[in-house]
Amino acid sequence: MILRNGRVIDPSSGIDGIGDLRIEDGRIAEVRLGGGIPTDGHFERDCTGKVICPGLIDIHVHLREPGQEYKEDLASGLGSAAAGGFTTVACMPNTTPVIDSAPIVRDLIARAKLEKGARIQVIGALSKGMKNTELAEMGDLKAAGAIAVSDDAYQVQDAGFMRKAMEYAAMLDLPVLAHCENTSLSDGGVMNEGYTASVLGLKGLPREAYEMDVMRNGLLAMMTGCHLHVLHVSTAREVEIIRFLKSLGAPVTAETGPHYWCLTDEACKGYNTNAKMNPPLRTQTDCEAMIVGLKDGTLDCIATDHAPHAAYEKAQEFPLAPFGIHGLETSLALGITYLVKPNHLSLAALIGQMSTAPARILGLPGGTLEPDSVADITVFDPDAEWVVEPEAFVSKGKNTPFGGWKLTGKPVMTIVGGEVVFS
Ligand SMILES: NC(=O)N[C@@H](CC(=O)O)C(=O)O
Repeated sequence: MILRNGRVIDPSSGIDGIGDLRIEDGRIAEVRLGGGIPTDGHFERDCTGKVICPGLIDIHVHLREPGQEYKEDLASGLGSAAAGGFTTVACMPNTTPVIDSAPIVRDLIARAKLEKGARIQVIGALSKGMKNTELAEMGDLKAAGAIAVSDDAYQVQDAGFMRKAMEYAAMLDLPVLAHCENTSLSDGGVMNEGYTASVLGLKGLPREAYEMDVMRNGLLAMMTGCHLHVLHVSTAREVEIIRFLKSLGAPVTAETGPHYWCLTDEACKGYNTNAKMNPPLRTQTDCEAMIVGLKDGTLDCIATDHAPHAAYEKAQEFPLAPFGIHGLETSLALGITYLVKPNHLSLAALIGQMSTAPARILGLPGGTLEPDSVADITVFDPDAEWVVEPEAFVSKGKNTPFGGWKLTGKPVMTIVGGEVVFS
């Protein structure tokens, strides 16, 4: 297939220009700026006015299989990813049962191949049952295809246990994706601790509970040599701490998600449970710090923490509703609308943090248009204006705070291994 006359942007090689891209046998055969690749009987797709870039990669999603299929399943989750322009997503292990053994990893990988959508990468659990008392068999998990391990949602509280887990993961060259939260301090809060929480009469989640564990886990990463990836950074001081840890040479990478630069805790007013997630929305100062962190590279990539929940679960009163929001089908547009259009990031930088960087962080294929690379490609319209309609999401998870928002930027075609999985 030939993608014709699009704006080819490849952060891995610095390419940014109008041209053609030819796909052969599932791989990228040629990129020719200025165009002119002969048709030679290929299928052609006119990409005039569109951007052609390496397939987007989201290294932090919850696909809810096994055991929580009422929230999302492989078909809806991988389809949602493709509709959002993603060609690979890495799924978290906080499922039922937890993804803590090789058979579950193998089953997910095998069944994902049967779905028309993004590729799956599986993140295993740090501990059996995510109970943080007994290490999971990380060697088996890796042999079965797991590409990292995580404590997301059941964060490790004991520094000694986290040290052991990191030593073991480091031995196996598995990154540890950590949800940094000291729960003795966050202590069952339901939104950011601050003025709005007081007005709403809701128990707060103090920022310090997260910041102290970023520091703890960063020090453990230096101690053990384990690659620590800090999940869902939400506060300005977390960015400062990560900047400090990096200055000490700590093997640390970090991500933030669109809600942390687009929304503050005021979105919780009216007890809006679609604005409830963990870590919680913070303040305008924190939003600005996320943008600075992305601009200067302290924050290495963008990840959505796509956390679908059933409507009836979110219909409960605020303290009882589960944490988490939909992320996959709004992420690219929220980046274009609130990072690129206001000139915080170039389009190439945004694509870098949504594709090239995530691939690099977890050592995944993709994130590049270099010839002979896998033909995982996203084509999007950078100027398309649309209104977010949650009911139109491919995902089962309609739990978004962005319903009704007018955004710019929309995926038009997602290609995985040379096959069009969304158009
Ligand atoms: N991030 C979220 O707000 N929710 C996540 C996991 C979690 O609760 O940390 C989920 O799995 O729903």
